[in-house]
Amino acid sequence: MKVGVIGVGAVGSATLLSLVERGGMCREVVVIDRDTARADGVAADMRYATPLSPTVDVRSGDYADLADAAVVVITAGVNEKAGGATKRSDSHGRLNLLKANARVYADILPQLIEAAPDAVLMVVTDPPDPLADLTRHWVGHDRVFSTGTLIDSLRFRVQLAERLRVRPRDVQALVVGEHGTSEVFLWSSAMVGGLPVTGLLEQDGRTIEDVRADVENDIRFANITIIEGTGASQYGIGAVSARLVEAVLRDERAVLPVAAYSPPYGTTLSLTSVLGAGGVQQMHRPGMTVEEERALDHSAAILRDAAGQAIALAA
Ligand SMILES: NC(=O)c1ccc[n+]([C@@H]2O[C@H](COP(=O)([O-])OP(=O)(O)OC[C@H]3O[C@@H](n4cnc5c(N)ncnc54)[C@H](O)[C@@H]3O)[C@@H](O)[C@H]2O)c1
Repeated sequence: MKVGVIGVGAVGSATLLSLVERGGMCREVVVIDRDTARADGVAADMRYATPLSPTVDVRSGDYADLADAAVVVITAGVNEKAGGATKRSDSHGRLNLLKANARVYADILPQLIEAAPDAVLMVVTDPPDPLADLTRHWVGHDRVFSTGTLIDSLRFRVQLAERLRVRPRDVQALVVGEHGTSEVFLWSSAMVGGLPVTGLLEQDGRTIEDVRADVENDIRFANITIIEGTGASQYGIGAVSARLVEAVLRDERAVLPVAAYSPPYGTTLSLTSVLGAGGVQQMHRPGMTVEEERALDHSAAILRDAAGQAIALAA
């Protein structure tokens, strides 16, 4: 199985490292970057680590080398730091990168669809949900999804686990909607070992309202906190991207909050999605309170508008 990674800056390199380290899921990885010297350098660096992993060939290439790729991961584009999207007070957040990155996608997509018409396409570039909508519009098929709110849901689990003094793996909690400032935290269905988080907090003499603002703020702006330290958020999303490639290649039917086009919402957003061969196979609305449903409708409206803009910008 062949996997392509387009864009090997901070996120693409971390994705490549996780793909190789996770091991065994693909036989070949081709990396492409507008900066061909960078693609050559990253591929060479990783190639020398492959004897430590299950057999995988890593090489740089051009679009023609994506022929027969099963999955192509797109991380190319401007990041939050370079694109001036690092102000916590700016409610547009990652949507500020839409204009620049819709243009990057207008460059990439015609070449990609010609080279790999049958591949599943995974969008990582920010803002991922409207760019996935743009990609779906451009390539004319539904094998397109974005990493969506899986990274935010993992962050939610880590934050809850810390406050409840349990391991994050045992927390079930979802963030849905936009991977961005309008994302919706589903506190009502957050559970630990079958027990609602609300009840566990109450046993500690706390309510959700005591922790909600801190938890949501930490997660909504986790990218900015990371960027303030390192310049780019990369390792978490690299691990997420490799895990999602694995779920597709193995037709796992894994239930994960990733984003695909939802006809009822008329846009690409994260719900409870089933990921396997061909990309997202099913999407379900998780159980929500009336307030959570309203917040999700609001997030969907923002994404519909952004997707329309992305399609117009890339035309
Ligand atoms: N979905 C998520 O959760 C998530 C998380 C972190 C970062 N991101 C986003 O991922 C993207 C990449 O971030 P980064 O930190 O790796 O940026 P980066 O600047 O380190 O790397 C971007 C790479 O894209 C390449 N590139 C740009 N235009 C190209 C084109 N037309 N064709 C081929 N390659 C091209 C550049 O040469 C560069 O190597 C950004 O949009 C960032 O905001 C998304």
